[in-house]
Amino acid sequence: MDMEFADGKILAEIKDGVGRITFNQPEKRNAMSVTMWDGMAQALDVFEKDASVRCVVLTGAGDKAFVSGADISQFDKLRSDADAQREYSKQTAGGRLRLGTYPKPVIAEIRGFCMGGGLGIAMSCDIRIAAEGSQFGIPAAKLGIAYGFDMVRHLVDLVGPAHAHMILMTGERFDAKEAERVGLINKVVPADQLAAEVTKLTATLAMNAPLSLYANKRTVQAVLQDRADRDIAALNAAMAACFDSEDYKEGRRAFLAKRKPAFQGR
Ligand SMILES: C/C=C/C(=O)SCCNC(=O)CCNC(=O)[C@H](O)C(C)(C)COP(=O)(O)OP(=O)(O)OC[C@H]1O[C@@H](n2cnc3c(N)ncnc32)[C@H](O)[C@@H]1OP(=O)(O)O
Repeated sequence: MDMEFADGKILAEIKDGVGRITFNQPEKRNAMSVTMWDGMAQALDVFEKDASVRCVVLTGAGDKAFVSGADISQFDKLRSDADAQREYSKQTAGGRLRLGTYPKPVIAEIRGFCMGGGLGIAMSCDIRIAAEGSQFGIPAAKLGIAYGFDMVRHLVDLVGPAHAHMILMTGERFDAKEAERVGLINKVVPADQLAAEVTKLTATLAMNAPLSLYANKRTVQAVLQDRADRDIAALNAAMAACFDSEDYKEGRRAFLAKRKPAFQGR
């Protein structure tokens, strides 16, 4: 099933249990405009309601960029309009938070430039796989802006403060091998193997028990949260839902019968 949002700048499709969102503004290296954030949210809404979608992949159109960052051509309008600026920050932070709390795994499939707010999106995903030759960077200090708190937090969580300082202070680009070395991405693969690598990963996730994936994702997120913000009751409920599920019975039965389990997400 193919869908379009944000005047075609967000493409979405569902295939083989995977919901795929493509940032589609290649003439601007897939820079993220305000309407594209809305479009991504709409696509995520569709995928969330569809039980056939077991995981979500985010990627960029073409081979030049995942997302080159926020659409800088919209900055003047945002700067001159305080309400628009507030709304924009709320929208982008909310969009990233949604990826982190989304009830299905979210994978960033990265080709080409992944910069600024684009890297913020990738860091908000659960797993990042990149093609060799991809370029990363946070050029905020080259533009005279500050990088948002939630994105800095992701950065520090992933690479630690020493690499975070280097990345933020220099604003320089670095390649996928360096991104892998510092822990910013999970894996770098030759460009012509990226699609196959992501397909292998999504096939594995699609076979696993959805309630387990969700409970474990939530728990990882909670570990990274401030203690005061942790919703332990919700975590316990997510864990209990696993133990009470049909899928848990199926998992046990399948193990003992030496066959693959067929999970239903309930
Ligand atoms: C809180 C978060 C804030 C942010 O995210 S701020 C934005 C952070 N990102 C950046 O600063 C990156 C800006 N872009 C670049 O540095 C370069 O581009 C790239 C390295 C990504 C690609 O370079 P190359 O392949 O040589 O392409 P090209 O000729 O520079 O770009 C092609 C067209 O794309 C437009 N474009 C690229 N990135 C953005 C962007 N982020 N916002 C708006 N437009 C962008 C350009 O201007 C140009 O346009 P035309 O063809 O009309 O000259």
